[in-house]
Amino acid sequence: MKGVLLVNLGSPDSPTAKDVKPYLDEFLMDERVIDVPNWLRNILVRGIILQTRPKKSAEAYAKIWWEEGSPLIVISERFTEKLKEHSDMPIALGMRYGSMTIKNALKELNDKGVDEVLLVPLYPHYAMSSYETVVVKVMEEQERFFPDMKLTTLPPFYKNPEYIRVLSEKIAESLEGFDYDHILFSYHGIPERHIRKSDPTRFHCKIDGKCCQTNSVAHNTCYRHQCFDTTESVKAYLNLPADKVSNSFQSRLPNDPWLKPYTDFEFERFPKEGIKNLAVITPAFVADCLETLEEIAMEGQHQFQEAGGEGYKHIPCLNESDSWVKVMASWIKDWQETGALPA
Ligand SMILES: C=CC1=C(C)c2cc3[nH]c(cc4nc(cc5[nH]c(cc1n2)c(C)c5CCC(=O)O)C(CCC(=O)O)=C4C)c(C)c3C=C
Ligand SMILES: [Fe+2]
Repeated sequence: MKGVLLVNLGSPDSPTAKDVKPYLDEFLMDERVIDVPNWLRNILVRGIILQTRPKKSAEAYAKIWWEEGSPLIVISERFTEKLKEHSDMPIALGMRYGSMTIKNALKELNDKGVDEVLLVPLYPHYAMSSYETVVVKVMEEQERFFPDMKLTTLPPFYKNPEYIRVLSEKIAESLEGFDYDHILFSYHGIPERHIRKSDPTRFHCKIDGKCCQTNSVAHNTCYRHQCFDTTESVKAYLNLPADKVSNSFQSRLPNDPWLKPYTDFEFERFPKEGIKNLAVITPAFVADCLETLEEIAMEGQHQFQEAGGEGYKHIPCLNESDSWVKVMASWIKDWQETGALPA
């Protein structure tokens, strides 16, 4: 029987340093997130980052935590429940990090007699620290615990016309009545090194002005290209003026160069350039989470207005909106009936 496994990033069990620490440990000890030799990752993560970050992160989580739990988890659960209403296949939800494990989600499917799984990483874009680590982890768990299961993976859907349509409609609906000067597409950042590492040609990605616009097989695994492509597709769909739209990258750690421009620098710069009313969309995330609700909706507004900005609007993620659920339902139905995956 066919079934579906949805996977998102995961959250700590509670917004306390005690629960944030093991979550961050699992997250940052992932070799696809902090991609240095194991001994060095141990020193960086356990010797340095985990000494102070859990407390700081827990304070941030406490600001956005809901009565039912972490927004990322709650929204992903609501999305899963709604998706089940559109499908007769078993559907399970797992998280890459934290206590809602991938192994348990695979077991749930296995117990229902599923032997053919469509893995849906809940990320529109390919990055080794998001999409790839989910795929690798699911394959490891499947091979180890459920060797007879067959796995198929949904490709990154960053330019799928139906995804672009629902994202664009969400933006248009959220912008109604807001007289914006500019729309910032703020994507989660990654170290520039990850872009080079994910380039199978080993020479295409130069992280300059042109490589992302020059056709290449490297784009199949290039996060930067895929983010820019999403923005261009939305811009075309909504017919947005080119000079009112730009990209940036948020949530960097203070190591290495990360993808630029940095979102927080843009919040400082925009008011000085005459941008007083700003809308911010975060399309790297399909569900609102710490990085959208705290960093963009709260801190971002504060930084922008401190720098002289006035009107500010964070556009929510697709979350469990009916239109997005319907798009996902149509993708999994196509796979169920014909084996086809969305282009
Ligand atoms: C778009 C998907 C994501 C990519 C790519 C990504 C890369 C990445 N992240 C970190 C470090 C942290 N990210 C944190 C939170 C977080 N990251 C994503 C998504 C991507 N990360 C989400 C959805 C969330 C929120 C989770 C939630 O519970 O709401 C955190 C934890 C919070 C904090 O302390 O800031 C860290 C740390 C790195 C290093 C990285 C790429 C190398
Ligand atoms: Fe992250």
